Amino acid sequence: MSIIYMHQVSKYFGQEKALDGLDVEIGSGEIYGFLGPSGAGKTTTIHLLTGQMPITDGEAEVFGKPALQMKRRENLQRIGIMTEASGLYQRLTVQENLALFAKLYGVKQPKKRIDEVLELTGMQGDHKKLASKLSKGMTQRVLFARAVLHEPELLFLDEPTAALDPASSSRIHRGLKEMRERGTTIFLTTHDMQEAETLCDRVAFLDDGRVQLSDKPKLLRQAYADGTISVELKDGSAYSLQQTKDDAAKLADWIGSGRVAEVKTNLPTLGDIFIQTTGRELV
Ligand SMILES: Nc1ncnc2c1ncn2[C@@H]1O[C@H](COP(=O)(O)OP(=O)(O)OP(=O)(O)O)[C@@H](O)[C@H]1O
Repeated sequence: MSIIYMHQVSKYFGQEKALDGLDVEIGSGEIYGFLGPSGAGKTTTIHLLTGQMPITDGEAEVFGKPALQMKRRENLQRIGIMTEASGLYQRLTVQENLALFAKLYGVKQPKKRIDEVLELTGMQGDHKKLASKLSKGMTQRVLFARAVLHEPELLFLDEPTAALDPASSSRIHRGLKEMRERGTTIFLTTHDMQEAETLCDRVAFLDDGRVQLSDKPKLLRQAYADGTISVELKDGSAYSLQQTKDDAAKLADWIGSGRVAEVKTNLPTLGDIFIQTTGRELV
């Protein structure tokens, strides 16, 4: 059974169409990356799937139930959400914020679990800090800790690493991979192509309110490869070769004379593929 199923979903805000026939299907234990330029409808999709607003048309189901039911308490328990709108209680400390949430969600052994998520996000040393005194990146880490505190089956993350330094990002990535191992399904939006390539099992390109392309990052990159290869010679010079007879002969000659240091197939980045398929930059 699909954990998330969207078929021909449209969403209007007044006269403005934000989503236009969106099709998305996500299986259990997948990390699914939703990529698209600003205003493409990524956050709106999360809002629809978490029952925070109704769809205008089509079908949207989560755990086999209409997405709008996700706001019910028994369903909310099963999902974790981190969006820009998620806020912390500014007058409480990090620890108090997490404890409050743990209580709300009936987390068993809250102290132990809070310690785990503090460690996961590298916030152990800062648990006594007031939320109002946190940096942007720290706030983001606490919001992440809070989203995963009750060990949800399904996690929605809106640009989870946007304000983070590389070390914190890779810590979060490790955490997400561990969660996937335990069967958690993860729906995330990102502008970070590296994140999409290394973390996501599948990515979808959103543009004009619908999915334009969706597949495993590696398969997309291979499918859109232009057939050129990069060759580095031992003297440090580098060349890009086409699939032509002349270039093949040149390469054979270099290999024959022992001059080749490295040969690599040139693969486009996901950003390149996005531009190629939509004519737009992915920013
Ligand atoms: N509550 C709302 N009322 C009116 N219009 C909205 C509302 N929420 C979103 N929109 C519009 O819907 C479109 C999609 O917005 P959305 O926030 O989903 O984009 P996004 O892909 O998440 O962008 P970003 O990467 O900048 O966060 C935009 O044109 C936006 O102005």
